[in-house]
Amino acid sequence: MKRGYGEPPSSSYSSSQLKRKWNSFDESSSFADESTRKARKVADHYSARSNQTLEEREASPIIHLKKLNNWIKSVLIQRYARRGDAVLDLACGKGGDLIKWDKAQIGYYVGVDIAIGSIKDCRTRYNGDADQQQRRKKFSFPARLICADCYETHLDEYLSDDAPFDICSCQAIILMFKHPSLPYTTHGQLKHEQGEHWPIYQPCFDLEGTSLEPCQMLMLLLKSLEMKKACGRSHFLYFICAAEGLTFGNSVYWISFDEEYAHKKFRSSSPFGIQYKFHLEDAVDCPEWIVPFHVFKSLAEEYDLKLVSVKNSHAFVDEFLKMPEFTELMRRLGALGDGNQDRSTLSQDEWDVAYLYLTFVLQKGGESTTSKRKHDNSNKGKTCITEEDIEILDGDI
Ligand SMILES: C[S@@+](CC[C@H](N)C(=O)[O-])C[C@H]1O[C@@H](n2cnc3c(N)ncnc32)[C@H](O)[C@@H]1O
Repeated sequence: MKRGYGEPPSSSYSSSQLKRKWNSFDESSSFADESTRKARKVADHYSARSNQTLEEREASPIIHLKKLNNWIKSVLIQRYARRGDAVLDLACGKGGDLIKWDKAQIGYYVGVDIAIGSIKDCRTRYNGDADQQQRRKKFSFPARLICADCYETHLDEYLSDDAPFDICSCQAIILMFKHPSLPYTTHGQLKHEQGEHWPIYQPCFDLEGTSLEPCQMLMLLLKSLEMKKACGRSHFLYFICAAEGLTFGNSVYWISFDEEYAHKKFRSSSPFGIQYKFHLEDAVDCPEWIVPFHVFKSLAEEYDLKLVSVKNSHAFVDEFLKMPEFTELMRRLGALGDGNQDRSTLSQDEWDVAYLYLTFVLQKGGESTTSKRKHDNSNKGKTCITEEDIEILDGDI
């Protein structure tokens, strides 16, 4: 394995009206119930995660992996964000990327997350009173914070007054493929029910993000189960395994598939809803869903979003660590030590987890839209967000 060196749109809706208006599913259906239950589980998990002190953070068993992930996100943002950009941060969490966006001098920020606890922390961080130890200047861009399930809420309609956005960042694509009832072959249905958000953010739209690499995960699954044979065709993936068990991992993570997948067949005719449980020490303990990347890519293409880059984290490090500006950034973030006295670096197990992550960039029309960008971000968002300013699109979550 390779290793590197060492004012929201005027709206008078109440929360429950919003819920009725923007939530895309009929809540009486068992499908919606199940979906909501899973979403709530994820929301509860992230909401319950408290802010760590610097000392607690440094003591994390995956501190170097966290720093590496921050470096990867910073590189992506530095490469693709432009001064004045309007940014939609789907699954923004506690606003861990706010500083990165600020450095890129963006013009406007909308953060959406399902976990109300995280959105509140994001608000505190945005307002500049997040951590006592590192009190920072206020951010230079206005913002808006929304608590919603971004995969089941009509954000396209809700945010239409804010469109177009220049960049959508989503670090949670793994939570997008959870609906088992959306067969890939019924494109019309998909467009209607699942992909509808995307086109509204025209004409300038880049989407960047990271997701767990499904192929790598499947390969690991195959490896850990000592598969005898694995073969794939474009429309049908068929895996035969010899060993018992559906769990694999190392000292910092484990992934577990249910008995439902004991047959190890993942049909391309039903690529949604392939659930596994992902546990990452000091970070994640949630259900997630495989993202068959070719499906994701085809879906994106239907919306004129072309995949311009897709890299697993190892390849990403390999490519960008050579660039002096990013070498220096890595040194400062310290994922691989500081190159001098600090020789601490990623453990092999952390590096192996990094291998599971995939970074991708989609671009509208497949070309840079930088020159076409024109925005009026004035009168958008606020520069100091009160708790009442947080927009809640689903009061239940
Ligand atoms: C791995 S964290 C990423 C947080 C942030 N983007 C970052 O990089 O620091 C994943 C986030 O996705 C959020 N999330 C999960 N499911 C979601 C959904 N359906 N809609 C909106 N946010 C969701 C979680 O609450 C959590 O904050």
